[in-house]
Amino acid sequence: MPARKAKNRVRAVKTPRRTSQKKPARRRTARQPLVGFIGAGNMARSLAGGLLKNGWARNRLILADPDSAQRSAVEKVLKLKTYATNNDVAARADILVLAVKPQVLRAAALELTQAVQRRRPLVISVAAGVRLADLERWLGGGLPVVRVMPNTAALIGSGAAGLYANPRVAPEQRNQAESILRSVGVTVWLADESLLDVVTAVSGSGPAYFFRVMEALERAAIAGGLDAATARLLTLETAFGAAKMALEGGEEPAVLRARVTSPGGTTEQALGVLESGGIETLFHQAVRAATRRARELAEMFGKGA
Ligand SMILES: NC(=O)C1=CN([C@@H]2O[C@H](COP(=O)(O)OP(=O)(O)OC[C@H]3O[C@@H](n4cnc5c(N)ncnc54)[C@H](OP(=O)(O)O)[C@@H]3O)[C@@H](O)[C@H]2O)C=CC1
Ligand SMILES: O=C(O)[C@@H]1CCC=N1
Repeated sequence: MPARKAKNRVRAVKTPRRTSQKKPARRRTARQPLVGFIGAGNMARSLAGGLLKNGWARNRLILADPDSAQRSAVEKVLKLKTYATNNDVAARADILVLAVKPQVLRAAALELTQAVQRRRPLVISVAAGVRLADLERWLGGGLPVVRVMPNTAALIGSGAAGLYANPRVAPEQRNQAESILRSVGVTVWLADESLLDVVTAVSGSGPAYFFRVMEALERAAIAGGLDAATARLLTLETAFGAAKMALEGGEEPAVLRARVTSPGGTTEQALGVLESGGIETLFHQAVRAATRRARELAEMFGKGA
């Protein structure tokens, strides 16, 4: 298994070093770029919350959302500054994260065109499906844009994100985008933009698949006679233990599975049921369906000048 990328502390924008003959050169902490989120929903909150937990300065994160309930939740829970107007964030942000649903991305981007053409931030879109070419066009062209597919586990620093940049993204900006995402989980740069749709289907939506398995196992445990609290504890700790073993032990999941499966034992019976229920085919179909949906979203919401 490839080694996990070591987590980096967030890298701030480098400021030019000044020297003075009178004063000895003092080490300065470079100011973190101001990261502004357009949309303050699930994904923006997971990323902003994860960044905060990883040492990002509270005054270097701002969010915009027209929904006052979302803004209040962010202000109350994360204690971050929010704005009702997207342009108030776009006028200030060094890095602008577009975290609205694909359905509203075009309208939101068109509204930001003047502000981003004036300020020229690094733009990061986390929207499923919507292509770089469409986004660039809506924003007025010529901007550095990175498409990222993160997941909500960013909130606890265990996210997994795929990234793809347009050619206008300078190496330093690539590092900035990667540093932000890496401070809340692992990152993978993709060779082809279309692979982001597969990443969306695997790790973007993926937490939901594992939660669904947990729900099913927990209910089966209760049906078998365990009380709800015990069923939950055993289910969650088992999921956690299995993921930790697979990540840290350096052995293939199939090898780890074989070690649990005593010949003629209990696991063999359970796995037999899952196999005859078509677990492998089901996951292939699920990932294909989600990938297809990402492509449909691009078709449906990526059109228009
Ligand atoms: N949730 C996830 O696990 C992941 C989501 N993503 C992507 O992240 C993006 C956001 O998803 P998610 O956070 O789940 O969605 P949410 O609906 O939770 O958040 C989107 C937020 O944007 C607000 N909003 C709507 N219109 C605008 C606008 N014009 N300007 C600013 N804000 C607006 C919404 O308000 P209101 O509720 O009033 O509409 C809502 O608060 C999507 O594109 C999705 O594909 C990517 C990876 C994982
Ligand atoms: O379900 C969705 O469309 C978004 C993208 C990946 C996870 N949530």
